[in-house]
Amino acid sequence: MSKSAPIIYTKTDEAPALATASFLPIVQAFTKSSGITIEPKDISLAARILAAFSDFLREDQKVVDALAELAILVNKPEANIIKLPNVSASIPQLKAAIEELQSKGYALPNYPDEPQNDEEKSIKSRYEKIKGSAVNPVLREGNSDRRAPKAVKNYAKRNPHSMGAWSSSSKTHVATMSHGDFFHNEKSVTLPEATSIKIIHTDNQGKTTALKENLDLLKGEIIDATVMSKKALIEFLEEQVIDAKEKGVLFSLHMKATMMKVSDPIIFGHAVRVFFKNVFEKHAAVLDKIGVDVNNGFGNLLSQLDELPEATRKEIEADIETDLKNGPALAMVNSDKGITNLNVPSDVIIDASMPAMIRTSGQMWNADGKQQDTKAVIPDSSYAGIYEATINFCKENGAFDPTTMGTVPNVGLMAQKAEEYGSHDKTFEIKSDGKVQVIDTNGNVLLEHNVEQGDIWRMCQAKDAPIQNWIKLAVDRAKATQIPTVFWLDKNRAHDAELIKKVNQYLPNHDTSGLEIKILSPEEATLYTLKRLKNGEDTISVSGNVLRDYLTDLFPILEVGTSAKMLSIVPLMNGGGLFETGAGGSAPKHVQQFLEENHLRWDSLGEFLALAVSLDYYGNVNNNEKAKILAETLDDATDKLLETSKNPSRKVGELDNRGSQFYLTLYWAEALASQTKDTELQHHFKPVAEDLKSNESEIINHLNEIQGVPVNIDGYYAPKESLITEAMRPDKIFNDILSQL
Ligand SMILES: NC(=O)C1=CN([C@@H]2O[C@H](COP(=O)(O)OP(=O)(O)OC[C@H]3O[C@@H](n4cnc5c(N)ncnc54)[C@H](OP(=O)(O)O)[C@@H]3O)[C@@H](O)[C@H]2O)C=CC1
Ligand SMILES: O=C(O)CCC(=O)C(=O)O
Ligand SMILES: [Mg+2]
Repeated sequence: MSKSAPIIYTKTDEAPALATASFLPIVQAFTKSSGITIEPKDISLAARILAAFSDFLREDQKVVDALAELAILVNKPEANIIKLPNVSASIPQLKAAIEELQSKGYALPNYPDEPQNDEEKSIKSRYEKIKGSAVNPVLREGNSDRRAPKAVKNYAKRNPHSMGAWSSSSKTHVATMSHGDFFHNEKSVTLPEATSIKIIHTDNQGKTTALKENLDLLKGEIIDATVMSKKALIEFLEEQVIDAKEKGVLFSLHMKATMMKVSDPIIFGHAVRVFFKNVFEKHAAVLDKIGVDVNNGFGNLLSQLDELPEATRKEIEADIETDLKNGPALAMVNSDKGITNLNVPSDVIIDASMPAMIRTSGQMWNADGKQQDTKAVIPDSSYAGIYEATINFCKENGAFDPTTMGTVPNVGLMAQKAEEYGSHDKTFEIKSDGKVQVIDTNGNVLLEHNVEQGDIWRMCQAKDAPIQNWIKLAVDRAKATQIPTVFWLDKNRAHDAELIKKVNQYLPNHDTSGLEIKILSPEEATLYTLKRLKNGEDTISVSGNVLRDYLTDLFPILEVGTSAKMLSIVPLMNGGGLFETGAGGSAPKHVQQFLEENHLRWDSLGEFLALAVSLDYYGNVNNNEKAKILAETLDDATDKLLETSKNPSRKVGELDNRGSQFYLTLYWAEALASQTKDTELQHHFKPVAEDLKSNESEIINHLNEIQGVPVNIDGYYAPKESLITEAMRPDKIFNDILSQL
């Protein structure tokens, strides 16, 4: 047998990284005898920082740039990558990670907020590449197929998660802009030929500045550009603050400052300044002098107050209190610690935060730690309507019932940095009034906007090949499932209108006979889908990149309680496979609980599901029958894990991630020992299955008994490996059994 390419298993951050410390050795033990190599690649935030600043480090501290290696691999047919969620760092997180690494002896430069010279500028630009969502867009060289496997749906039907009741008198609502935002200002064209463009700003005196040059575009590519008016945004935010106060609801802001790392922090900053208007008006000079930048959240102001003379600090603190008292109540992230929705832009991320609110009766937490109706401020109106429609639906019909509701799989356009999620290098905060134009090599103006100082202008791209691939994937899924399939596209929106032309052009290339395929605007699609969902009927959503992200948290969270239980496949355009584990994030709250009481409530179901598809894919590509059997038996083990409710509990002293992984291991070994297709595997796993079974209660008792005390892993972003291993693999009997393999 010639040596096959390995399966790559990413090491990431926070809860998934902890879970990996326990699960990866299990996977390596189980696959070894079948000639499969599972190769870890560290793409954690800490590793990415170290890789980017190698030249600052001692020889023995240098690490390889694993993300750069994977960026090459994803374009090769042999790619087989299991991708766990990673931190998309906001600036406060990035700074915390740098500080932790510095304290561990890495001579990294500080993050220069306001670079003073060329060297600092270069350091900042190196950090910018690590900031925000810097991993997923690089690896996602394919479109996205996310769905809840049948076993997961069935489990939720038998064991429904809690669903907060909805009242028709709920005051919760979405507030979004009616003019001047990205949605209303969008313009779009499809390129008839390949070209190269530049983006030029011209001020009112006629002075031109190139914002971007030499951007090559392909034939058939859709480009769009739009602008968020600063004036309109501030006016809107001011109205919402007043309205929230009048209605007696919490004020909450829902953005994607991690993924939309250029535009959304700017919008976040405006919201903070509007909310704390008096503080910023009265103390503008002082706050400016100490370099307060609330694009990184209100927490940035709080953390810098210490630099001020006591009298000034006290005065500002008093004014903050006044603004808080006079304004509407703010939604809280952690009311015990006084952390508000406006403190850190990465604490409330729209894809997870809106569904969590909808699942909780449309309420968020107030300063007293009590639930309260909420105004959800989502400034840009491109997608806010889907949440508004969902909230209205819940007010009319009550909460969804997980025991009877249907399911909504998603096929998402994602490849090659499609749409808004690839727009960061073409997003600009406008320096002066004038116009911005997109101009091709022949001097044709393709798109143009009048702009004012402070506006946010951006351009997005969606290439033809990924779009064709996305349409094919949608038809494939519709055929495989025979479920009605809806393209969520708005003919009244410039970009979507171009995309609809392509859907109409390329759909006839496929045999769609007998399939129900529609195109509906996001609001119409929401209503159509929700009605069916309530009736227990399934509907495939086919969406652009942002809605892919939003819908694959919204529906899973309502249907199965968390998007961690999703199967999340990215068939890569050049032939390989990227298997994401779940559709959610890295669950910082889980780490907090783990450190406090040695209980990790992270559910590794997403990892189990992804590994099974990865092994099956490996088996097919490499003609490795053993890999296919490992995949089948792993799926059987996962089904049994669900049937026997061996997922982690949320409570200390009960089964946690480690115990749940023990059961997966036991069931997997038993399934391998009882299959008869491959006797070698059968004999190999029989003694292991027996040993695991006979030691089950001892191992589980031990894993439960050690809980209830704090754990030290020496760090957050770069914890000490040996301490993580000790914490995540604490049971000697279990470890010894695995080492027999
Ligand atoms: N694919 C990726 O790489 C993604 C990365 N992220 C990153 O993750 C971080 C956190 O993002 P956030 O928006 O808070 O979203 P998360 O998905 O991490 O968390 C939201 C909540 O979902 C629940 N949850 C998520 N995963 C699991 C799991 N495996 N088992 C059990 N419960 C789970 C938890 O609920 P509870 O606390 O009630 O248990 C958690 O608090 C950010 O840095 C973000 O950028 C976010 C999305 C995707
Ligand atoms: O990459 C990120 O920052 C988040 C990704 C995400 O939320 C998703 O793909 O669902
Ligand atoms: Mg998401």
